This record gives sequence, structure tokens and C-alpha cells, in this order.
Amino acid sequence: MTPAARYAAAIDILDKVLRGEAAEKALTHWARANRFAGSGDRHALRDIVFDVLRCKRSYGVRGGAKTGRGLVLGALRAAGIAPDDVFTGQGYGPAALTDADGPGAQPEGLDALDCPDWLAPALLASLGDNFPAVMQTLQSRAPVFLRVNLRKGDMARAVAALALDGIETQPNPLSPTALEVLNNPRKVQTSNAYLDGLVELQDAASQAIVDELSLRSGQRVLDFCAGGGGKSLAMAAQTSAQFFAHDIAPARMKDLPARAKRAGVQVTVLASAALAKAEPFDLVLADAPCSGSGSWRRAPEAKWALSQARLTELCALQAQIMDNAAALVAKGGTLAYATCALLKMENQDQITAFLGRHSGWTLKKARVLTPLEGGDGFFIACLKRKI
Ligand SMILES: C[S@@+](CC[C@H](N)C(=O)[O-])C[C@H]1O[C@@H](n2cnc3c(N)ncnc32)[C@H](O)[C@@H]1O
Repeated sequence: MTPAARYAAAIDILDKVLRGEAAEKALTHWARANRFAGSGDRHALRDIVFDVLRCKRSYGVRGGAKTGRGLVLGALRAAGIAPDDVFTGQGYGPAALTDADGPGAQPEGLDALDCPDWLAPALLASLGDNFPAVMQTLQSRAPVFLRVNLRKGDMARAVAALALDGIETQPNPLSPTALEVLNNPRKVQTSNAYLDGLVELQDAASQAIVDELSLRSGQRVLDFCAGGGGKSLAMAAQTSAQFFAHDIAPARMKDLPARAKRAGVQVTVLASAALAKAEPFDLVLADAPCSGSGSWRRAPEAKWALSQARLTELCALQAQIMDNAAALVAKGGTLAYATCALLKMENQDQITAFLGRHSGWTLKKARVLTPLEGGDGFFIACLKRKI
């Protein structure tokens, strides 16, 4: 496909996304209907669509319309690419520009930051002076990070193994196990280091959160909201403890046994009904569902889809999950509450409210990471239950 044809396809896909279809689905449908397109075209198209969605608001202003065509026009203007070179009306490219497309405008204020109006006060209150810089960081693609599985080898071995497959990496200061992928990120999942379980795809801040848990051998550890099991695996790679994974939606954990096998670690999957028999645990991690505001670079549609009603619902669910998880912690044990959210109401305020609801718990430590540190935005707090 020519670059112009890719932009034309992106316009069609973006129009579907604007009508409510999920971007991943729209991209998959497009690929099925256009089997001539190779993987290079599909990847390039995906990059265009997600780059645009991150900056949907500012590109709409630059392009003069909140349509697929307007957004792509805005993206080209923002990147300094002459729109006439793409909107040629030739071959499979988008129709030539007319007066109706208009000159667009320079985005300012919340337009320029790609920040939803209703969320700006809460984000500003949570991020303070960092608000503009964080919002600007969320306009760009996230780096790709790997976690080196110390059960299988050290950092030097992982770097060398990846280099043999043409993947250059460099250690990242967020975690002693984190490597940033510098080139060929799409080769990772077919590399020997990945297939042998020496590395796993995981955001560096997500790894830093696990580093905060001070895991010790012999502990019984429950990942209460395990999802795909990313944090279960990171925890199990750190020490020889007994690791358990649970999620209210067990299907989310379906790949966990195979991933644990590849990583050379043991994680026991527990159904909700089995929790009562398995408790108490020395450490329960509650990596709760949240706004995902710390990972909007990876999932930009979530930024625009979040509503006040959904946020209120999430906050109530987070409080309920903390209460449920706390009931599973042994006396003297730890409840670790984590989110990939930037909002205080999902983070520090939840801890304050928990301590107000429950006596006999103390806050041992808390850490806030924003995308300014390089990885996703994350929050973790460790609460100790009295003996
Ligand atoms: C942020 S995700 C977890 C991500 C995962 N820990 C990881 O590192 O890949 C939150 C998870 O919480 C689960 N969840 C939602 N409500 C829950 C509940 N009441 N109890 C336990 N898990 C719940 C969701 O199904 C979802 O998989």
C-alpha cells in the first residue's frame, strides 16, 4: 500500500471508531476484508489509528473536523507533513482537499493537551504542576518494556539473547529487571529470549510496583485481581514463596498456567469459591480495576470513553475490592492496593477511606509513579494488619 492508501484506510477505520466500534475490532475487520495487505501495512495502519486516537481532540481542531478525514488531516498538519502529498485523490489515496476541509486552527488549552473537559479539574488536583507535562506525555506512543525473568537468567544474558534476534535493549532505572526495547519491538514475541521465558512483556512501572512488595521466601501470596497474571508472574520470579492467583472473571487468567510454565514458576489459580479455604495470606495484592488513566498511551480510547458515572462506579468497586481483599490477609500480614490510575480519588483517597472504615491497619508506604518517570502511571500502597 502507498502511504496515501494507508491514510485513506485509516480514515475509514477512524470513522467506524467515531461511530462506537472498538479500534482493535475495526482494525481486525479491516484486515479480514483486505487480505492483500501485508503485516507491514497492518502495523502501519494500527500505528496511525492509535496515534490519532491519543490526540483526537487536538487533531480535530487542527484538521477542522471531528471526522476520520479531519483527524488524519490534523495529524498530518501536527507532524509537518504536507497534506496535499497525502490527499491527492489519486489511486487509493484520500480525495483531494477542497475549501470545505478548511484551514483548521491551532489547538490551545485543554484542546492542546488532549484532555477531556470534565476530567481536567480532577487531573489537575491530582497531578498539580505536572498536569500539563503528564498530559503531553500521554499524547505519544508508550515505550515497549520487557521484564527479565531472573529465574531464567540475568540482565546481561537477556540483553545478549535479544541482540542475537536483532532486538536492541537498554536497562531502565524504574526497576532492576526492566529493559526498554529500542528497536524491532514486533520481533519480541518470536525471539528466543521470549519463547524461553527469559523475558516477558511488562511495563517498567508495573515492575516497579511489584518491587515495592518486599516479598520474602515462604510467604503465602495472593494476587486477588490477577487478570492476565502479569503481576503474579513478576512476583513469582522474585522469590520462592507460594503464589496464588484469583480474578472475578476467571477467563482472564486462562493463559496464566502456560505463561507460568514458560517462566519456570508456579502460580496456583484459585476460583472465588476456593478463597475461604485457602486464606489467610501473608500478602494480598489488589491490583484493582481503575480509570486506566496511567496507561492512556496504550489504550487511548479509554481516555475519551471514561465518564463521571463510570468513575464513580469504579471508585465504589475499588473500595469493595479493598474490603474483600483485606478479609483474606493474615494478622500481621499486608494488603497492597494498586491501580494504574493518576487520580487521587482512586488512589490516596481510597487509602484514607479504607483506614477510616477499618481499625487495626496502618499505612506502611505508598508510591506514585506518573508517565513522566517513563513507564505507565501507577499507584501502590502497602497496609499492614495488626497482629
Ligand atoms: C487492573 S486489572 C488487573 C491486571 C493484572 N493484575 C495484571 O497485572 O495484568 C483488574 C482485574 O480485576 C478484576 N476484578 C474486577 N472486579 C473484581 C472483584 N470484585 N474481585 C476480584 N477481581 C476483580 C478484573 O476482572 C480485572 O482482571
